[in-house]
Amino acid sequence: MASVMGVWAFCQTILHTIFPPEFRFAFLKFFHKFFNFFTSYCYYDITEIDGVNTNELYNAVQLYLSSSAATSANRLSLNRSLNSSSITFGLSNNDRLVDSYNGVKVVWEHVITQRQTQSFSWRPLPEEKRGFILRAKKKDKTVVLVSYLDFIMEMAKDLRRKHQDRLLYTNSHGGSLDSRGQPWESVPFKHPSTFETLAMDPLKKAEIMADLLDFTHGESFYQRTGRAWKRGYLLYGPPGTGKSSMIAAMANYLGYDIYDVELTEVNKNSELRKLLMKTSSKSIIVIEDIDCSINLTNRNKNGVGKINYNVPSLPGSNRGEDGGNTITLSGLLNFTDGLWSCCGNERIFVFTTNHIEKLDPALLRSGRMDMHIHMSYCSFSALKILFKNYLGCEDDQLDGVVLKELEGVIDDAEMTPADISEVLIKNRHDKDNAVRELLEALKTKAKRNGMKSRERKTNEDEDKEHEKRALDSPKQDCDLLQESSNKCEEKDDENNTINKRL
Ligand SMILES: Nc1ncnc2c1ncn2[C@@H]1O[C@H](COP(=O)(O)OP(=O)(O)OP(=O)(O)O)[C@@H](O)[C@H]1O
Ligand SMILES: [Mg+2]
Repeated sequence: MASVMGVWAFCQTILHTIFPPEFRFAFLKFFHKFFNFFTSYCYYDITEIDGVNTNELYNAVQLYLSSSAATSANRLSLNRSLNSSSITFGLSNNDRLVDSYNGVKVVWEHVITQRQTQSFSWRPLPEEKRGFILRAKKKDKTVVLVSYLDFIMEMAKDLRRKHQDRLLYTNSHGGSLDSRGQPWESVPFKHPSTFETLAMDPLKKAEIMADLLDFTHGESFYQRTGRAWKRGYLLYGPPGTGKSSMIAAMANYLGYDIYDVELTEVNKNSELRKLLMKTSSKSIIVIEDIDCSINLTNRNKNGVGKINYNVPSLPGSNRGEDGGNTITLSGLLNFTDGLWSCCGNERIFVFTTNHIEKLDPALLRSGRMDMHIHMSYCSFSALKILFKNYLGCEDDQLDGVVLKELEGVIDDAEMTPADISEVLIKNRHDKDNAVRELLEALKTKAKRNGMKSRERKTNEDEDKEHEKRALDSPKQDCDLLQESSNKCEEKDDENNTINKRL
Protein backbone atom coordinates (compact mmCIF):
# COMPACT_ATOMS: atom_id res chain seq x y z
CA MET A 1 0.00 0.00 0.00
CA ALA A 2 2.82 2.37 0.99
CA SER A 3 4.60 1.85 -2.30
CA VAL A 4 1.38 2.27 -4.29
CA MET A 5 0.70 5.53 -2.45
CA GLY A 6 4.24 6.64 -3.13
CA VAL A 7 3.89 5.94 -6.85
CA TRP A 8 0.55 7.74 -6.91
CA ALA A 9 2.03 10.81 -5.19
CA PHE A 10 4.96 10.75 -7.64
CA CYS A 11 2.64 10.54 -10.66
CA GLN A 12 0.55 13.41 -9.31
CA THR A 13 3.63 15.60 -8.88
CA ILE A 14 4.75 14.84 -12.44
CA LEU A 15 1.24 15.54 -13.69
CA HIS A 16 1.22 18.90 -11.93
CA THR A 17 4.69 19.91 -13.19
CA ILE A 18 4.51 18.59 -16.76
CA PHE A 19 0.89 19.38 -17.70
CA PRO A 20 -0.56 22.86 -17.49
CA PRO A 21 -4.04 23.01 -15.84
CA GLU A 22 -5.99 23.02 -19.16
CA PHE A 23 -4.28 19.75 -20.24
CA ARG A 24 -4.61 18.26 -16.82
CA PHE A 25 -8.42 18.00 -17.05
CA ALA A 26 -8.20 16.37 -20.50
CA PHE A 27 -5.61 13.93 -19.20
CA LEU A 28 -7.78 12.94 -16.24
CA LYS A 29 -10.72 12.41 -18.58
CA PHE A 30 -8.61 10.20 -20.78
CA PHE A 31 -7.29 8.34 -17.74
CA HIS A 32 -10.84 7.78 -16.52
CA LYS A 33 -11.97 6.49 -19.92
CA PHE A 34 -8.93 4.27 -20.12
CA PHE A 35 -9.62 2.83 -16.67
CA ASN A 36 -13.32 2.36 -17.49
CA PHE A 37 -12.41 0.49 -20.62
CA PHE A 38 -10.73 -2.21 -18.59
CA THR A 39 -13.25 -2.54 -15.76
CA SER A 40 -16.36 -4.53 -16.49
CA TYR A 41 -18.45 -2.95 -13.68
CA CYS A 42 -20.54 0.18 -13.35
CA TYR A 43 -21.49 1.80 -10.04
CA TYR A 44 -24.57 3.74 -8.94
CA ASP A 45 -24.81 5.92 -5.85
CA ILE A 46 -28.17 6.15 -4.14
CA THR A 47 -27.90 8.72 -1.38
CA GLU A 48 -30.43 9.19 1.37
CA ILE A 49 -30.88 12.90 0.76
CA ASP A 50 -30.90 14.15 -2.76
CA GLY A 51 -30.20 17.90 -2.58
CA VAL A 52 -32.90 19.00 -0.19
CA ASN A 53 -35.39 16.20 -0.69
CA THR A 54 -35.44 12.74 0.79
CA ASN A 55 -34.60 10.18 -1.86
CA GLU A 56 -37.51 7.77 -2.11
CA LEU A 57 -35.34 5.24 -3.89
CA TYR A 58 -33.02 5.05 -0.87
CA ASN A 59 -35.94 4.17 1.42
CA ALA A 60 -37.24 1.65 -1.08
CA VAL A 61 -33.84 -0.05 -1.40
CA GLN A 62 -33.48 -0.17 2.37
CA LEU A 63 -36.84 -1.84 2.72
CA TYR A 64 -36.25 -4.20 -0.18
CA LEU A 65 -32.87 -5.28 1.12
CA SER A 66 -34.24 -5.74 4.62
CA SER A 67 -36.37 -8.60 3.31
CA SER A 68 -33.47 -10.46 1.72
CA ALA A 69 -30.75 -9.27 4.10
CA ALA A 70 -32.01 -11.44 6.94
CA THR A 71 -31.05 -14.62 5.13
CA SER A 72 -27.91 -13.78 3.17
CA ALA A 73 -25.97 -11.05 5.01
CA ASN A 74 -23.42 -11.87 7.70
CA ARG A 75 -23.80 -8.68 9.61
CA LEU A 76 -27.06 -6.80 10.09
CA SER A 77 -28.27 -3.75 11.93
CA LEU A 78 -31.47 -4.54 13.78
CA ASN A 79 -34.10 -1.96 14.55
CA ARG A 80 -37.25 -1.83 16.52
CA SER A 81 -38.80 1.60 16.76
CA LEU A 82 -40.96 2.75 19.63
CA ASN A 83 -44.46 1.24 19.55
CA SER A 84 -43.55 -0.86 16.55
CA SER A 85 -44.61 -4.50 16.52
CA SER A 86 -41.74 -5.90 14.47
CA ILE A 87 -37.98 -5.84 14.17
CA THR A 88 -36.54 -4.45 10.95
CA PHE A 89 -33.24 -5.57 9.44
CA GLY A 90 -30.79 -3.48 7.55
CA LEU A 91 -27.33 -3.68 6.09
CA SER A 92 -24.65 -2.45 8.48
CA ASN A 93 -22.17 0.19 7.54
CA ASN A 94 -19.88 -0.89 4.65
CA ASP A 95 -21.46 -4.29 4.45
CA ARG A 96 -22.30 -5.93 1.16
CA LEU A 97 -25.08 -8.07 -0.11
CA VAL A 98 -25.39 -9.94 -3.38
CA ASP A 99 -28.77 -9.93 -5.05
CA SER A 100 -29.91 -11.41 -8.33
CA TYR A 101 -32.73 -10.41 -10.61
CA ASN A 102 -33.67 -12.26 -13.82
CA GLY A 103 -30.23 -13.85 -13.92
CA VAL A 104 -28.44 -10.53 -13.36
CA LYS A 105 -26.13 -10.44 -10.35
CA VAL A 106 -25.66 -7.15 -8.49
CA VAL A 107 -23.88 -6.15 -5.30
CA TRP A 108 -25.28 -3.66 -2.81
CA GLU A 109 -23.05 -1.84 -0.34
CA HIS A 110 -24.28 0.40 2.45
CA VAL A 111 -21.98 3.36 3.12
CA ILE A 112 -22.27 5.73 6.07
CA THR A 113 -19.89 8.67 6.39
CA GLN A 114 -19.73 11.68 8.69
CA ARG A 115 -21.03 14.84 7.02
CA GLN A 116 -18.61 17.75 6.96
CA THR A 117 -19.85 20.64 9.08
CA GLN A 118 -21.43 23.28 6.92
CA SER A 119 -21.05 26.97 7.57
CA PHE A 120 -24.41 27.77 6.00
CA SER A 121 -27.39 25.64 5.13
CA TRP A 122 -31.05 26.36 4.42
CA ARG A 123 -31.98 23.69 6.89
CA PRO A 124 -29.96 21.50 9.26
CA LEU A 125 -28.80 18.29 7.58
CA PRO A 126 -28.29 15.01 9.45
CA GLU A 127 -24.79 14.42 10.81
CA GLU A 128 -24.41 11.18 8.89
CA LYS A 129 -24.42 10.86 5.17
CA ARG A 130 -25.94 7.54 4.17
CA GLY A 131 -26.15 5.88 0.83
CA PHE A 132 -26.15 2.64 -1.10
CA ILE A 133 -23.69 1.79 -3.83
CA LEU A 134 -25.03 -0.56 -6.44
CA ARG A 135 -22.46 -2.48 -8.51
CA ALA A 136 -23.52 -4.25 -11.67
CA LYS A 137 -21.85 -5.60 -14.77
CA LYS A 138 -21.76 -3.09 -17.62
CA LYS A 139 -23.59 -5.46 -19.90
CA ASP A 140 -26.52 -5.54 -17.42
CA LYS A 141 -26.80 -1.77 -17.26
CA THR A 142 -30.09 -1.63 -19.16
CA VAL A 143 -31.74 -4.33 -17.09
CA VAL A 144 -30.68 -2.59 -13.89
CA LEU A 145 -31.80 0.88 -14.92
CA VAL A 146 -34.96 -0.06 -16.76
CA SER A 147 -36.51 -2.84 -14.77
CA TYR A 148 -34.55 -3.74 -11.63
CA LEU A 149 -34.98 -0.37 -9.91
CA ASP A 150 -38.69 -0.27 -10.82
CA PHE A 151 -39.00 -3.77 -9.44
CA ILE A 152 -37.43 -2.62 -6.17
CA MET A 153 -39.84 0.30 -5.90
CA GLU A 154 -42.83 -1.99 -6.41
CA MET A 155 -41.52 -4.60 -3.99
CA ALA A 156 -40.90 -1.92 -1.36
CA LYS A 157 -44.45 -0.65 -1.72
CA ASP A 158 -45.85 -4.13 -1.27
CA LEU A 159 -43.58 -4.86 1.67
CA ARG A 160 -44.55 -1.61 3.32
CA ARG A 161 -48.21 -2.51 2.99
CA LYS A 162 -47.93 -6.14 4.01
CA HIS A 163 -45.29 -6.38 6.69
CA GLN A 164 -44.73 -2.98 8.10
CA ASP A 165 -47.06 -1.24 10.47
CA ARG A 166 -49.03 1.34 8.69
CA LEU A 167 -48.22 4.80 9.94
CA LEU A 168 -50.18 7.62 11.46
CA TYR A 169 -48.53 10.93 10.64
CA THR A 170 -49.07 14.28 12.26
CA ASN A 171 -47.66 17.74 11.70
CA SER A 172 -46.93 18.52 15.33
CA HIS A 173 -44.36 21.19 14.49
CA GLY A 174 -46.52 23.01 11.96
CA GLY A 175 -45.31 22.86 8.41
CA SER A 176 -41.60 23.29 9.14
CA LEU A 177 -39.17 20.58 8.09
CA ASP A 178 -37.00 18.49 10.38
CA SER A 179 -33.38 17.57 9.66
CA ARG A 180 -34.40 14.82 7.23
CA GLY A 181 -36.64 17.19 5.30
CA GLN A 182 -39.85 15.79 6.76
CA PRO A 183 -42.64 17.98 8.14
CA TRP A 184 -44.46 14.88 9.47
CA GLU A 185 -43.88 12.81 12.59
CA SER A 186 -45.17 9.27 12.58
CA VAL A 187 -46.18 6.47 14.90
CA PRO A 188 -47.36 2.99 13.92
CA PHE A 189 -51.06 3.04 13.26
CA LYS A 190 -52.86 0.36 15.25
CA HIS A 191 -56.50 1.39 15.46
CA PRO A 192 -58.53 -1.82 15.57
CA SER A 193 -61.66 -0.35 13.98
CA THR A 194 -62.82 -2.15 10.83
CA PHE A 195 -65.93 -1.99 8.69
CA GLU A 196 -67.04 -5.16 10.41
CA THR A 197 -67.01 -3.53 13.85
CA LEU A 198 -68.41 -0.21 12.63
CA ALA A 199 -72.01 0.15 13.70
CA MET A 200 -74.03 1.73 10.94
CA ASP A 201 -76.68 0.94 8.37
CA PRO A 202 -75.38 -2.13 6.45
CA LEU A 203 -76.52 -0.78 3.08
CA LYS A 204 -74.73 2.51 3.59
CA LYS A 205 -71.66 0.64 4.78
CA ALA A 206 -71.67 -1.60 1.72
CA GLU A 207 -72.01 1.47 -0.51
CA ILE A 208 -68.98 3.13 1.10
CA MET A 209 -66.89 -0.05 0.87
CA ALA A 210 -67.77 -0.47 -2.80
CA ASP A 211 -66.90 3.16 -3.45
CA LEU A 212 -63.50 2.73 -1.78
CA LEU A 213 -62.73 -0.43 -3.75
CA ASP A 214 -63.83 1.23 -6.95
CA PHE A 215 -61.46 4.08 -6.18
CA THR A 216 -58.42 1.89 -5.52
CA HIS A 217 -58.97 -0.10 -8.72
CA GLY A 218 -59.74 2.96 -10.77
CA GLU A 219 -56.30 4.03 -12.01
CA SER A 220 -57.14 3.56 -15.68
CA PHE A 221 -60.52 5.29 -15.25
CA TYR A 222 -58.94 8.36 -13.67
CA GLN A 223 -56.23 8.38 -16.33
CA ARG A 224 -58.74 8.08 -19.16
CA THR A 225 -61.06 10.79 -17.86
CA GLY A 226 -58.24 13.22 -17.04
CA ARG A 227 -59.10 13.39 -13.36
CA ALA A 228 -56.61 13.42 -10.51
CA TRP A 229 -56.60 10.03 -8.78
CA LYS A 230 -58.04 11.19 -5.48
CA ARG A 231 -61.35 11.11 -3.67
CA GLY A 232 -62.91 13.25 -0.97
CA TYR A 233 -65.27 12.21 1.81
CA LEU A 234 -67.04 14.52 4.22
CA LEU A 235 -68.14 12.79 7.41
CA TYR A 236 -70.66 14.72 9.47
CA GLY A 237 -72.82 13.99 12.47
CA PRO A 238 -73.03 14.44 16.24
CA PRO A 239 -70.05 13.59 18.47
CA GLY A 240 -69.64 9.88 19.19
CA THR A 241 -71.30 8.58 16.05
CA GLY A 242 -68.12 7.00 14.68
CA LYS A 243 -66.51 9.51 12.33
CA SER A 244 -62.97 8.86 13.55
CA SER A 245 -63.72 5.13 13.75
CA MET A 246 -64.83 5.27 10.12
CA ILE A 247 -61.50 6.84 9.07
CA ALA A 248 -59.60 4.11 10.89
CA ALA A 249 -61.81 1.47 9.26
CA MET A 250 -61.11 2.98 5.82
CA ALA A 251 -57.34 2.91 6.46
CA ASN A 252 -57.47 -0.69 7.68
CA TYR A 253 -59.64 -1.76 4.77
CA LEU A 254 -57.38 -0.27 2.11
CA GLY A 255 -54.07 -0.64 3.94
CA TYR A 256 -53.34 3.09 3.67
CA ASP A 257 -51.34 5.36 5.94
CA ILE A 258 -53.11 8.27 7.63
CA TYR A 259 -51.92 11.88 7.60
CA ASP A 260 -53.78 13.73 10.33
CA VAL A 261 -53.45 17.42 9.50
CA GLU A 262 -53.55 19.66 12.56
CA LEU A 263 -54.69 22.84 10.81
CA THR A 264 -54.27 25.03 13.86
CA GLU A 265 -50.52 24.26 13.75
CA VAL A 266 -50.20 25.47 10.16
CA ASN A 267 -49.53 29.15 9.70
CA LYS A 268 -49.60 29.75 5.99
CA ASN A 269 -51.05 28.34 2.80
CA SER A 270 -47.52 27.63 1.61
CA GLU A 271 -46.92 25.46 4.70
CA LEU A 272 -50.10 23.57 3.95
CA ARG A 273 -48.84 22.97 0.42
CA LYS A 274 -45.50 21.77 1.74
CA LEU A 275 -47.29 19.27 3.96
CA LEU A 276 -49.24 18.00 0.99
CA MET A 277 -46.12 17.62 -1.11
CA LYS A 278 -44.59 15.39 1.53
CA THR A 279 -47.47 12.93 1.75
CA SER A 280 -47.09 9.59 0.05
CA SER A 281 -49.42 7.78 -2.32
CA LYS A 282 -51.94 5.34 -0.93
CA SER A 283 -52.78 7.49 2.03
CA ILE A 284 -55.73 9.15 3.73
CA ILE A 285 -55.31 12.82 4.51
CA VAL A 286 -57.59 13.79 7.37
CA ILE A 287 -58.72 17.14 8.69
CA GLU A 288 -60.88 16.54 11.75
CA ASP A 289 -63.45 19.05 12.98
CA ILE A 290 -62.96 21.31 10.02
CA ASP A 291 -65.46 23.85 11.39
CA CYS A 292 -63.30 24.33 14.52
CA SER A 293 -59.94 24.32 12.73
CA ILE A 294 -60.75 27.16 10.40
CA ASN A 295 -63.09 30.03 11.07
CA LEU A 296 -65.52 29.93 8.20
CA THR A 297 -67.74 32.70 9.41
CA ASN A 298 -65.12 35.43 9.67
CA ARG A 299 -65.04 36.67 6.12
CA ASN A 300 -62.81 39.48 4.91
CA LYS A 301 -63.17 40.36 1.29
CA ASN A 302 -59.76 41.10 -0.15
CA GLY A 303 -60.50 42.17 -3.67
CA VAL A 304 -63.09 40.78 -5.98
CA GLY A 305 -63.92 37.16 -5.40
CA LYS A 306 -61.08 36.54 -3.00
CA ILE A 307 -62.26 35.55 0.43
CA ASN A 308 -59.87 35.33 3.33
CA TYR A 309 -60.79 33.07 6.22
CA ASN A 310 -58.69 33.85 9.22
CA VAL A 311 -57.99 31.30 11.86
CA PRO A 312 -59.19 32.80 15.13
CA SER A 313 -56.38 34.38 17.13
CA LEU A 314 -55.17 32.08 19.85
CA PRO A 315 -54.00 33.53 23.12
CA GLY A 316 -50.24 33.75 23.10
CA SER A 317 -49.97 32.74 19.48
CA ASN A 318 -48.62 34.91 16.74
CA ARG A 319 -51.57 34.30 14.44
CA GLY A 320 -54.03 36.94 13.68
CA GLU A 321 -55.30 39.24 11.06
CA ASP A 322 -51.92 40.77 10.37
CA GLY A 323 -51.97 38.93 7.06
CA GLY A 324 -48.72 37.04 7.74
CA ASN A 325 -49.83 33.97 9.64
CA THR A 326 -53.12 32.97 8.15
CA ILE A 327 -54.45 30.09 6.18
CA THR A 328 -57.37 30.77 3.93
CA LEU A 329 -60.27 28.73 2.73
CA SER A 330 -58.99 29.13 -0.80
CA GLY A 331 -55.67 27.69 0.43
CA LEU A 332 -57.53 24.77 1.91
CA LEU A 333 -59.53 24.24 -1.26
CA ASN A 334 -56.33 24.35 -3.28
CA PHE A 335 -54.95 21.77 -0.89
CA THR A 336 -57.70 19.33 -1.85
CA ASP A 337 -58.55 20.44 -5.34
CA GLY A 338 -55.87 22.58 -6.92
CA LEU A 339 -52.92 21.69 -9.08
CA TRP A 340 -50.88 20.73 -6.03
CA SER A 341 -53.40 18.13 -4.97
CA CYS A 342 -52.25 15.95 -7.87
CA CYS A 343 -48.61 15.74 -6.73
CA GLY A 344 -49.09 12.11 -5.79
CA ASN A 345 -51.53 9.38 -6.59
CA GLU A 346 -54.25 7.38 -4.94
CA ARG A 347 -55.02 9.69 -2.10
CA ILE A 348 -58.18 10.13 -0.11
CA PHE A 349 -59.13 13.36 1.64
CA VAL A 350 -61.46 13.10 4.62
CA PHE A 351 -62.95 16.07 6.44
CA THR A 352 -65.07 15.61 9.54
CA THR A 353 -67.44 18.02 11.23
CA ASN A 354 -70.13 18.01 13.89
CA HIS A 355 -71.85 21.01 12.31
CA ILE A 356 -72.24 20.73 8.56
CA GLU A 357 -74.45 23.83 8.58
CA LYS A 358 -71.44 25.92 9.65
CA LEU A 359 -69.39 24.95 6.59
CA ASP A 360 -69.05 27.27 3.66
CA PRO A 361 -71.04 26.22 0.57
CA ALA A 362 -67.73 26.32 -1.33
CA LEU A 363 -66.61 23.29 0.65
CA LEU A 364 -69.87 21.47 0.10
CA ARG A 365 -70.46 22.13 -3.56
CA SER A 366 -70.72 19.04 -5.72
CA GLY A 367 -67.43 17.72 -6.96
CA ARG A 368 -65.48 19.16 -4.03
CA MET A 369 -66.11 16.34 -1.60
CA ASP A 370 -67.21 13.36 -3.66
CA MET A 371 -69.28 11.73 -0.94
CA HIS A 372 -71.09 13.25 2.03
CA ILE A 373 -71.58 10.61 4.70
CA HIS A 374 -74.01 11.27 7.51
CA MET A 375 -73.00 9.45 10.69
CA SER A 376 -76.28 9.36 12.54
CA TYR A 377 -77.57 8.25 15.93
CA CYS A 378 -77.63 4.52 16.52
CA SER A 379 -80.30 2.67 14.55
CA PHE A 380 -81.58 -0.83 15.29
CA SER A 381 -79.45 -2.40 12.55
CA ALA A 382 -76.38 -0.63 13.95
CA LEU A 383 -77.30 -1.80 17.45
CA LYS A 384 -77.11 -5.44 16.31
CA ILE A 385 -73.47 -4.85 15.30
CA LEU A 386 -72.72 -3.37 18.72
CA PHE A 387 -74.23 -6.46 20.37
CA LYS A 388 -71.90 -8.60 18.29
CA ASN A 389 -68.90 -6.40 19.17
CA TYR A 390 -69.43 -6.08 22.88
CA LEU A 391 -71.59 -9.04 23.93
CA GLY A 392 -70.21 -11.46 21.36
CA CYS A 393 -73.64 -12.67 20.29
CA GLU A 394 -76.08 -12.35 17.41
CA ASP A 395 -79.46 -10.75 18.08
CA ASP A 396 -81.29 -14.12 17.83
CA GLN A 397 -79.46 -15.24 20.98
CA LEU A 398 -81.06 -12.44 22.97
CA ASP A 399 -84.50 -12.11 24.53
CA GLY A 400 -86.93 -11.48 21.63
CA VAL A 401 -89.41 -9.43 23.66
CA VAL A 402 -86.74 -7.03 24.92
CA LEU A 403 -85.37 -6.72 21.38
CA LYS A 404 -88.81 -5.75 20.07
CA GLU A 405 -89.04 -3.06 22.75
CA LEU A 406 -85.54 -1.86 21.86
CA GLU A 407 -86.50 -1.58 18.19
CA GLY A 408 -89.54 0.49 19.11
CA VAL A 409 -87.70 2.99 21.25
CA ILE A 410 -84.24 3.33 19.67
CA ASP A 411 -85.07 5.96 17.05
CA ASP A 412 -86.79 8.28 19.55
CA ALA A 413 -83.93 7.89 22.06
CA GLU A 414 -81.36 9.42 19.68
CA MET A 415 -78.42 7.80 21.46
CA THR A 416 -75.02 7.69 19.79
CA PRO A 417 -73.13 4.42 19.30
CA ALA A 418 -70.57 5.80 21.78
CA ASP A 419 -73.26 6.18 24.49
CA ILE A 420 -74.63 2.70 23.82
CA SER A 421 -71.12 1.21 23.82
CA GLU A 422 -70.62 2.58 27.32
CA VAL A 423 -73.71 0.76 28.64
CA LEU A 424 -72.72 -2.48 26.89
CA ILE A 425 -69.08 -2.38 28.03
CA LYS A 426 -70.18 -1.97 31.62
CA ASN A 427 -72.38 -5.10 31.48
CA ARG A 428 -70.52 -7.13 28.90
CA HIS A 429 -70.20 -10.19 31.17
CA ASP A 430 -73.95 -10.49 31.57
CA LYS A 431 -75.78 -10.24 28.22
CA ASP A 432 -79.33 -10.17 29.55
CA ASN A 433 -78.54 -7.54 32.11
CA ALA A 434 -76.76 -5.46 29.42
CA VAL A 435 -79.80 -5.54 27.14
CA ARG A 436 -82.19 -4.74 29.99
CA GLU A 437 -80.10 -1.82 31.22
CA LEU A 438 -79.78 -0.54 27.68
CA LEU A 439 -83.54 -0.64 27.27
CA GLU A 440 -83.94 1.39 30.46
CA ALA A 441 -81.40 3.95 29.25
CA LEU A 442 -83.08 4.21 25.86
CA LYS A 443 -86.52 4.63 27.40
CA THR A 444 -85.31 7.35 29.77
CA LYS A 445 -83.61 9.17 26.89
CA ALA A 446 -86.66 8.82 24.63
CA LYS A 447 -88.91 10.17 27.41
CA ARG A 448 -86.58 13.11 27.96
CA ASN A 449 -86.48 13.77 24.23
CA GLY A 450 -90.29 13.61 24.10
CA MET A 451 -90.57 16.09 26.97
CA LYS A 452 -88.03 18.31 25.34
CA SER A 453 -89.81 18.28 22.01
CA ARG A 454 -93.15 19.01 23.73
CA GLU A 455 -91.48 21.87 25.63
CA ARG A 456 -89.99 23.11 22.38
CA LYS A 457 -93.40 22.99 20.72
CA THR A 458 -95.02 24.90 23.61
CA ASN A 459 -92.23 27.48 23.43
CA GLU A 460 -92.70 27.78 19.70
CA ASP A 461 -96.47 28.23 20.12
CA GLU A 462 -95.89 30.86 22.79
CA ASP A 463 -93.40 32.65 20.56
CA LYS A 464 -95.92 32.65 17.72
CA GLU A 465 -98.58 34.10 20.04
CA HIS A 466 -96.17 36.85 21.16
CA GLU A 467 -95.34 37.67 17.58
CA LYS A 468 -98.99 37.88 16.67
CA ARG A 469 -99.69 40.19 19.60
CA ALA A 470 -96.69 42.32 18.74
CA LEU A 471 -98.02 42.66 15.20
CA ASP A 472 -101.50 43.60 16.44
CA SER A 473 -100.47 46.09 19.14
CA PRO A 474 -98.95 48.74 16.83
CA LYS A 475 -102.32 48.83 15.03
CA GLN A 476 -104.10 49.66 18.30
CA ASP A 477 -101.49 52.27 19.14
CA CYS A 478 -101.96 53.86 15.71
CA ASP A 479 -105.72 54.08 16.22
CA LEU A 480 -105.23 55.79 19.57
CA LEU A 481 -102.72 58.21 18.08
CA GLN A 482 -105.06 59.03 15.19
CA GLU A 483 -107.89 59.69 17.64
CA SER A 484 -105.80 62.00 19.81
CA SER A 485 -104.39 63.86 16.81
CA ASN A 486 -107.94 64.36 15.49
CA LYS A 487 -108.93 65.75 18.89
CA CYS A 488 -105.93 68.09 18.81
CA GLU A 489 -106.87 69.32 15.37
CA GLU A 490 -110.43 70.00 16.53
CA LYS A 491 -109.05 71.92 19.53
CA ASP A 492 -106.75 73.95 17.22
CA ASP A 493 -109.68 74.87 14.97
CA GLU A 494 -111.69 76.01 18.01
CA ASN A 495 -108.77 78.17 19.21
CA ASN A 496 -108.33 79.65 15.73
CA THR A 497 -112.01 80.68 15.59
CA ILE A 498 -111.80 82.26 19.08
CA ASN A 499 -108.65 84.15 18.05
CA LYS A 500 -110.33 85.41 14.88
CA ARG A 501 -113.34 86.58 16.89
CA LEU A 502 -111.11 88.39 19.36
N1 LIG B 1 -70.54 3.76 14.53
C1 LIG B 1 -69.79 3.22 15.50
N2 LIG B 1 -69.46 1.93 15.48
C2 LIG B 1 -68.73 1.38 16.44
N3 LIG B 1 -68.25 2.05 17.49
C3 LIG B 1 -68.55 3.36 17.58
C4 LIG B 1 -69.31 4.01 16.57
N4 LIG B 1 -69.45 5.29 16.90
C5 LIG B 1 -68.78 5.46 18.04
N5 LIG B 1 -68.24 4.31 18.46
C6 LIG B 1 -67.45 4.11 19.68
O1 LIG B 1 -67.42 5.36 20.35
C7 LIG B 1 -66.09 5.86 20.47
C8 LIG B 1 -66.03 7.29 19.92
O2 LIG B 1 -66.27 7.25 18.52
P1 LIG B 1 -65.55 8.21 17.49
O3 LIG B 1 -64.35 8.83 18.10
O4 LIG B 1 -65.37 7.47 16.24
O5 LIG B 1 -66.68 9.30 17.33
P2 LIG B 1 -66.61 10.66 16.51
O6 LIG B 1 -67.86 10.72 15.68
O7 LIG B 1 -65.34 10.77 15.81
O8 LIG B 1 -66.72 11.73 17.66
P3 LIG B 1 -66.21 13.26 17.62
O9 LIG B 1 -67.15 14.00 16.72
O10 LIG B 1 -66.34 13.70 19.04
O11 LIG B 1 -64.81 13.23 17.13
C9 LIG B 1 -65.20 4.96 19.69
O12 LIG B 1 -64.12 4.57 20.48
C10 LIG B 1 -66.04 3.75 19.35
O13 LIG B 1 -65.68 2.68 20.15
MG1 LIG C 1 -63.64 12.07 16.01
